[in-house]
Amino acid sequence: MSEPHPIEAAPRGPKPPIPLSILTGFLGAGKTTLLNRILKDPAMADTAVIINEFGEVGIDHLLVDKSSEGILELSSGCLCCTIRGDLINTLEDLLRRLDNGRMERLARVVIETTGLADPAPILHTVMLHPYLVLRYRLESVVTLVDAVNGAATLDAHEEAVRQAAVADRIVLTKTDLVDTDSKRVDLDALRDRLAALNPGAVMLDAQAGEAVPARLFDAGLYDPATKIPDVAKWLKAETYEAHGHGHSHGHHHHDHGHDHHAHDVNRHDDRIRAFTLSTSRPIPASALEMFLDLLRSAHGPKLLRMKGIVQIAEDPDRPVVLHGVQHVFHPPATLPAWPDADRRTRLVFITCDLPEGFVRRLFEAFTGALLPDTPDASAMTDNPLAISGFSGRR
Ligand SMILES: Nc1nc2c(ncn2[C@@H]2O[C@H](COP(=O)(O)OP(=O)(O)OP(=O)(O)O)[C@@H](O)[C@H]2O)c(=O)[nH]1
Repeated sequence: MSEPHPIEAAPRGPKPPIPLSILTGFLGAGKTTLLNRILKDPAMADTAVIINEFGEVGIDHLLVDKSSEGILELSSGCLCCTIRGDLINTLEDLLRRLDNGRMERLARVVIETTGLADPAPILHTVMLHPYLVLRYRLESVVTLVDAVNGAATLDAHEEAVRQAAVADRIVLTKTDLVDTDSKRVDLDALRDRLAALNPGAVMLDAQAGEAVPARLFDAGLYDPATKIPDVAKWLKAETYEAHGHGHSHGHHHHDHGHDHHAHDVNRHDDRIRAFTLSTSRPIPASALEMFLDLLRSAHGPKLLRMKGIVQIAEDPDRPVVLHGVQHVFHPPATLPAWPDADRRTRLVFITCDLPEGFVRRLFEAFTGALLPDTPDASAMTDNPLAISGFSGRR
């Protein structure tokens, strides 16, 4: 097997490590949006993107543009807990492909984490794995912070604080939605807070066109020593846990037969639930609009994240993509066609203190699959707070 090749031209020394970046940011901060944009940049050629999703049914891969070949989806589950092994396998597999010539070039790897990911274990994985550290070089942690929801998110979610604290680059998104003096004052306060949390990070404004590859990446070797002291502490805690102490995996399971999401309740709040609603029945635009209005107006703050792809009864060939982040619903986008053969409506929810059963019953009431004990849709929409305007397509 090992015949010598004395005239082999290529030097066999160690290959230069492949730069690796982590793209993080709380639920709905705009990670996928930013990725879609920068992947079109020639500077991102030969980039492999590893996408991780929180929720039972992966839909992010449907929403990320297919323009790039190198998109790899990790199985459902949260990167920071249950599927760290998957991440290692995926990174190793990339190296194998490169080494045996199935992949010609790999200029960079970007890992997009779920919005709820605690970045420490992910950093730990890529910084301390004995083999991966030889072949990959952690280059930058890019954290997106939503200019509208950012402050409330930092108040309520420790993961968001950690994401901001470990960043090399903090990218403010949605500054276009900051359109009043009082919102501008809030945004200034958010910038100050982020600067205090992470004085070393460069702050970029996505809407000002600052979030370009050259400014997002190439941050040099990641150095936890430049971060506030807590960061080093978190990373140390990971080392401890990785050796089998104090890391109990209490998994909660959902009640409808799926077990795709097994999650560590110690790492994330047990009040948080991720679930998917799906139906093959096309949904009338007005019913969808009422369902969303009711959910948002009555439960907005509990709705950490909603995203989905919907088959509208009036236009079943063109799916509508929805994004909600707390009380903010972004204008829905209509795709020219379904990304694949699966034309079911799929809505992924991440909620805090909002039980799956409640949202499910509401959805079923509006989409026609009425349960015996569910009030009908008209009774539920008799809500003076309802805000209309989901589609403008009625
Ligand atoms: N107005 C505005 N909307 C934005 C901006 N960035 C993202 N959005 C919208 O915010 C919503 C969520 O964006 P995504 O890119 O899906 O967010 P994400 O961080 O990938 O979400 P998760 O994967 O759920 O954590 C979408 O409707 C985007 O169109 C921005 O700078 N301005």
